[in-house]
Amino acid sequence: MTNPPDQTHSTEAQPTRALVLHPDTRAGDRSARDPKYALEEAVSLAHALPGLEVLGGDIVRLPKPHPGMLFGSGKVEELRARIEADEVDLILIDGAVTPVQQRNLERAWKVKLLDRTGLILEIFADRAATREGVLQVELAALSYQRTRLVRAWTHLERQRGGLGFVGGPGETQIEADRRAIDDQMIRLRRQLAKVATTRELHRAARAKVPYPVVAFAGYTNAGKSTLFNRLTGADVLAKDMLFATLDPTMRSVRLPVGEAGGLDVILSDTVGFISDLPTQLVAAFRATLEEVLDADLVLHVRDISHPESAAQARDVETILEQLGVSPDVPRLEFWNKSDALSADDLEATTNLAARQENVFLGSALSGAGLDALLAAIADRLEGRVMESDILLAHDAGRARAWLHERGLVTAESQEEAGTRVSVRWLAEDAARFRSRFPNEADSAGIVAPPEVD
Ligand SMILES: Nc1nc2c(ncn2[C@@H]2O[C@H](COP(=O)(O)OP(=O)(O)OP(=O)(O)O)[C@@H](O)[C@H]2O)c(=O)[nH]1
Ligand SMILES: [Mg+2]
Repeated sequence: MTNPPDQTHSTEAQPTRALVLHPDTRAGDRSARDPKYALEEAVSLAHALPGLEVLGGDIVRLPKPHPGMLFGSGKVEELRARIEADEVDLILIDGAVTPVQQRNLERAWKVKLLDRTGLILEIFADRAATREGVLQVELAALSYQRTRLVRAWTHLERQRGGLGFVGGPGETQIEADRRAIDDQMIRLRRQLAKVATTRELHRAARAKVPYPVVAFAGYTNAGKSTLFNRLTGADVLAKDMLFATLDPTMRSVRLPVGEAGGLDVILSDTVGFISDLPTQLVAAFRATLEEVLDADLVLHVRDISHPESAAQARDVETILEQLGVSPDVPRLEFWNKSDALSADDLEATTNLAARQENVFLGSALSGAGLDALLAAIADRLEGRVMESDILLAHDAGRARAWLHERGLVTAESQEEAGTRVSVRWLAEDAARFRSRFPNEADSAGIVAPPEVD
């Protein structure tokens, strides 16, 4: 007898049937987030992982976690019946689960179980594209794993043909002792240090050209990549999917400034933030987020149409603060997705935004509000970087050399009266030039940055 057709195709992996549980631990804390949206976010996170069939999600009241099983015995039994009936393979718990709780629940329910950190690590592992990103996730996964007996990923890894951010199949993971993990962490750190040096070199090279960097920051799914693509004409993955972007992407654009031309800036699209970002990942992604630390301006992109927009913004502010972004760095907020607001909300939000100097409302999708945003970015950066046209006398060789040595010259042409030099420089450079070569500066008349309308 021949095999039935579905068996001949058995190499095709069946999707893993997953159920999401959000433990509601609020115990009367009214300031906490609405568990409805927390569950929604957790389900979105589950959808962000390939190979899963997300069956749905439930809020489970949990005023006080039980040390052994997390949930009380009645709840465990109730969920067991449900898990069996729905043939669930994987339980995703939107919260912290201790290694003991994980093991007990996996036994009781005969499923794999991932907690929030494990899930986010899985997503990051799936998204990491650059060498540095991959190494960072591996390191974060190891430090998470080091604290627990991990077997939850086995199933997922096999099913996806070994995404393998820890290398090797699950069984060896269980056997791997701490020492092996430590050794591997040391190796990874060494490799990372090398990669980081390369990045540092790139950054130094970039710093020579005084292009200011505008870093996008914001909650995941706020629309950062959509805005980035719209402004740069790039094609960065923008998806209704949490953590669509993991590795920072940069591109230069020329912002229109007044009539006189432009201001070149580098836009940097970064990884989205999320509430309760696992500590391992905060540490791991520090390096990636250093782009935000180095930025001349931080653009906080918010999904203003999201019901929890304010809470998301607080999370982002907290993470920026934890990262050590200086409060001196100019900050703008772009309230994105204005097109998704109802007419009433749009009016109220427009008024609210108009009252705040650093807030701009618009839509990356429709393009609304982007001109005002760009003008504001140019305005805030203008004091920092400007273009000037200097006419140097023929005998001003030293002044000319000074400008060239610093890589400030963008164009040069000979004229009867001297050499006309176009420079792009910081206000500090201009001041230094002025004090060093007062005659040149005077005779040339350094052009002040043009006004923005
Ligand atoms: N209605 C509406 N949707 C938008 C707008 N901007 C972005 N979106 C949608 O929001 C979703 C997320 O957009 P992304 O640009 O991927 O968001 P992101 O901030 O880069 O997300 P991460 O990379 O996960 O941090 C996509 O489905 C976009 O189409 C907008 O102005 N209006
Ligand atoms: Mg993105």
